[in-house]
This record gives sequence, C-alpha cells and structure tokens, in this order.
Amino acid sequence: MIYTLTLNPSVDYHLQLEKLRIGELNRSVYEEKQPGGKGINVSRVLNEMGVNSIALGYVGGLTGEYIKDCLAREQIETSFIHVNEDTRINIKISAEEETEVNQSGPIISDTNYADLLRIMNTLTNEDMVIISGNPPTGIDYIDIFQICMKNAIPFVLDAEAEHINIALAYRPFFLKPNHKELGALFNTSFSALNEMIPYCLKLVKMGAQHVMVSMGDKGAVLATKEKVYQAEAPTGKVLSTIGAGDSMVAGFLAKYIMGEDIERAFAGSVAAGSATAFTNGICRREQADCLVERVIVTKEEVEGC
Ligand SMILES: Nc1ncnc2c1ncn2[C@@H]1O[C@H](COP(=O)(O)OP(=O)(O)O)[C@@H](O)[C@H]1O
Ligand SMILES: O=P(O)(O)OC[C@H]1O[C@](O)(COP(=O)(O)O)[C@@H](O)[C@@H]1O
Repeated sequence: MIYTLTLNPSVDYHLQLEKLRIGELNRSVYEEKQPGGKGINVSRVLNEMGVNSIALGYVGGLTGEYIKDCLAREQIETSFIHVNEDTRINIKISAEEETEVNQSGPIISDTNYADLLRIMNTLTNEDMVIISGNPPTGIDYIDIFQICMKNAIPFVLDAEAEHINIALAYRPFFLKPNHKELGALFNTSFSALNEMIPYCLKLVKMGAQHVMVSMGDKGAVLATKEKVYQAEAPTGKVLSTIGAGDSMVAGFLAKYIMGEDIERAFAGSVAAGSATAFTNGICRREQADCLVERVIVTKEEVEGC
C-alpha cells in the first residue's frame, strides 16, 4: 500500500486579488479553500490518477474535520491521529505574484508522537511512504527515516534542505526538492535546468535512487544512477501553483506504479505539475493526460555508468 505522511496538514485558503497592497485594505475577487499539506495533495492527485493510498498524519479541531470530510468525499482512506490543537490554515494570495503565509501548526505531544512511530512500525517493504512538508514542533524526521531503513520501507521525501541532507544516509527511493531547496542544500542558486544536473547527480551518489528537482515554469530535471532526464514545462495560463510540486510527485508515482518506464513517468509528472498550475485546486486526470503529449523529455547517459 502507498501511505502519505502529512505531519502538518493545512486548510489552504486561497485568495485572488487584482493587486496586493501591503499595509492597505485589500478585497479579493475570488476565494476558495482546499484540504492541503503536501502528503494530502499527493493522496488526492494519486486518487485522481486511479491509485489508492492511505493518508497518515495529525489532524485537530474544525479545520482537521474539514480535511477528513473532504478526503472521505473523495473516497481517500485516512488513518489520522487526532491532536488537541486546530490544524493550521495557510493563506495563499495570487496577485501579480504568489504570496504564501504558512502557519506553524500544532505542537505534537510525546504521546501523539509515540502513536505515529507505532503506526510507522507496522509498514513493511511491500509498502511505500511519501513523507512531505515541514514537520511540526515535536517531530524529528530522523526517527521516521530510521524506521524506513529498519523495515526496508521505500520512502519518498519532499521537504526542505535540512531534512533532505539527513535523509540521504537512509537511502531514499525518491527525493523531490524544488530548485530553491536544492540551491539551499549546496549554498548556491540556479537559473536554468541544466545547471542543476551536477547537483542532482551528487544526491544520487550520496544515496538517493531518484532525484527530481522542479523549477516552476522552466520544468524539471530527474537524475538516476544511469540517466539524467530534462523536461520543459508546457505553457499555459497559471491560476495557482499551490500543490504543483506535490502533483509532480503523485504524477510520477502513479505512472511508475502502473509499470511505465522512468521517461514516461517523468513526463506524467511534469504534466501533472503544470495541470495543477493551470487550475484552481489540484489537477484533474484528464487535464494531466492532455498535457502529457506536450511534454518533451530529453535524456542522456550518466558518464562512467
Ligand atoms: N508557471 C508555470 N507554468 C507551467 N508549469 C508550471 C508552472 N509553475 C509550476 N509548473 C509545473 O509544476 C512543477 C512544479 O512546480 P514548482 O513550482 O517548481 O514546485 P514546488 O511547488 O515544489 O515549488 C513544474 O516542474 C512544472 O511542471
Ligand atoms: O509543510 P509546508 O512546507 O509548510 O508546506 C505546506 C503547504 O505546501 C502545500 O502542500 C503545497 O506544496 P507545493 O506547492 O510545494 O506542492 C500546501 O498545500 C500547503 O499549504
């Protein structure tokens, strides 16, 4: 079974403004709320693609109930741990640019943490876990990586640089930083896809099986031990990029699990990311299927392989 782990889910409150005026009264022209948090987005897109998963993590209060209801309506299985504090609300503002304010979220008690580790210990090498997002106070990802290694559970990580750095020793199946997170990891910055290739390959050498790095409208790079793939993102009218990175993770895994080769899975991944960017909320399967025909993947062998 595929499990997604969202330790700090969110209700994403998305506001569209014509112009954001800092320090003034702003009125929105469109607003909506969505269940969010990286793993939850992955579960929702996997579900769109016809792949079942179980969403794990912490929920609390009315906002937590809202997330549970939404996922239940989409027939996504969940096994959340309930906490006393409310699940956070993250504000996403689309104006000339996108601006985000993510709350810090509930503090996790020792008891709730022990509950999580107990659940994680029931997973086996026949499962896969997608670990995503910024962990709340009270959680140390290293404990979860250790369980993955001990139980040989393949894991995917989409989190900030400091967590990626620690995860490498535990041989992740898949890493998905964006270009800023990759830059933070190596104390540099990138302006083109090909500049990221040597750094993706370094992460592969350091223990990751697949490293996919996204660069917004420029597309993404995927590196393995044998090959490096690049794909430009299709062009279109962007409505909101919230969840675009999560959609890429789900888009890749859905095709990979269905037995497609890495190149097709990568094309599906970029298409799902862009389809979400061109939608309010997460993409529909038909939108991603339609865009995949426009994603051109180039590949090269890794030297010395
Ligand atoms: N402006 C855009 N136009 C087209 N596709 C986009 C755009 N922004 C994001 N995407 C798609 O979504 C993917 C992930 O976007 P990115 O913003 O890099 O991820 P993250 O949300 O992790 O920061 C990109 O690789 C691309 O396929
Ligand atoms: O856990 P973090 O890092 O605060 O991120 C949470 C936010 O990221 C999202 O999962 C979106 O992530 P992406 O845009 O990177 O796909 C939102 O749903 C959520 O508000």
